[in-house]
Amino acid sequence: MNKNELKKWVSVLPKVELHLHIEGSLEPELMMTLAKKHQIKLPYANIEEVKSAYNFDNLQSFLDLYYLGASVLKDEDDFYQLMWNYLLKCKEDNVVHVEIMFDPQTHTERGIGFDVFMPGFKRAIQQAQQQWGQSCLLIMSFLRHLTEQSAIETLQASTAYLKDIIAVGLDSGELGNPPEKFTQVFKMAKELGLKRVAHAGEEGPADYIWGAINALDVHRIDHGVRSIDDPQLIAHLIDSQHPLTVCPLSNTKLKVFDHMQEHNILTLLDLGLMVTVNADDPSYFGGYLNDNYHALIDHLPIEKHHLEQLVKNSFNASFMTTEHKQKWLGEFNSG
Ligand SMILES: Nc1ncnc2[nH]cnc12
Ligand SMILES: [Zn+2]
Repeated sequence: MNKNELKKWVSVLPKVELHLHIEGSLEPELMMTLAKKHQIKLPYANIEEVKSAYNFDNLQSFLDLYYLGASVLKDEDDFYQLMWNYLLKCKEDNVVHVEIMFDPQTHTERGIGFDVFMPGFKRAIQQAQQQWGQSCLLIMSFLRHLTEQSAIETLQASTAYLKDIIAVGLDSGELGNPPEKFTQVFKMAKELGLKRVAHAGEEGPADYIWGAINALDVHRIDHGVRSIDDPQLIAHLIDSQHPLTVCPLSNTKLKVFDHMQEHNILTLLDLGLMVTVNADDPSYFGGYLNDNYHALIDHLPIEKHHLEQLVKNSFNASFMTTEHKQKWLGEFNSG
C-alpha cells in the first residue's frame, strides 16, 4: 500500500483512543459562541485570532491558553455540547471506544461543581451510546501544579459520580511536580477500586516514569516518550508491557520533538514497548485521532504491520471488559 492507501485504510479501521482531554477538544467556534453566551472577555477578536494564538514553545505556554479557553464552560449545556462535539468526531474517525480525561479542578476552582459538568458529560455519552453504540469511559485527572490536598478534596467531591469514573489520572505542568507528590491520593483511589494513569516523561525526565510506576502504581503512562533516555526503564517497559499513550501531533506542537520525522514512536514500537496513538488536545494541536495516524504515515517509514500493531495495542491497553476486547480483536484478526 502507498501512503494514501494506508491513510484511507487506517481511517476506516475501528480504533480506540486512550489519551484525550475533553477540555482540549474545545474548538475555537464553540469557545467564541460560549464566550458570547456568558459575556466572557477573551483576548481574541475572532476565530482566526484564536487559531493564530496556537503557537506553543512548550507545555506551559499551551496550558495557559488551555485553561483560559476552558473558562467559557459554565453550565451543564456547555459541558454537554463539548462532549457531544467530540463524540461526533469519534463517529467520524471510527473511534469505537474512547477513554476521556476531564480535569475537575479546572472547573471547581471557578466554582463549577461535579453536579454541573458530570450531568452534561453523561447526557452526551448516553446519547452517543444510544444513537450509534459509542463506547466511552471517563478518567478523572488531577492537576499536578496544585497540592495533593486539593486532589484529595477533588476525589472526595466526586463520590456521587464514582460509578461513572473508571480511573484517575495526573496532568498539567510536569516539571517540578513529580508523581511522588500524589502518592497518597492515588493510594486512596486504588482503595476505591479506581484504575490509575499518569502523564509522565512528556517534558519531564524518565525518572518521573519510574515514579508513576512505583509510587502511583499506574496501569498506563500518558506520553512516556522520554523513556528512551533510560535503557533500564526501556527494558522494564518491554518486560512489563505498561502501555504508553503517545500523542504525535501534541509532541511536535509542544516541541518535545522538533519535527515529526524525529518522533521516536516507531523506535519504541520496534523495541517491543506497548505503544498506542492518541490525540491529547485535538483542537489545540491540529488534529483528531485519524490526523495523528496520518501524520505518522506522512513523516515516518511506517508500514501496515506497524499500524495494525498500534491499533491492536490500543484495544489491549484499554479498560474495556475482556469480553468487549475479545469481540473487537476477533473482528480485527478475521480481517
Ligand atoms: N499534554 C498535556 N500534558 C499535561 N497536561 C495536559 N493537560 C491537557 N493536555 C496536557
Ligand atoms: Zn495529555
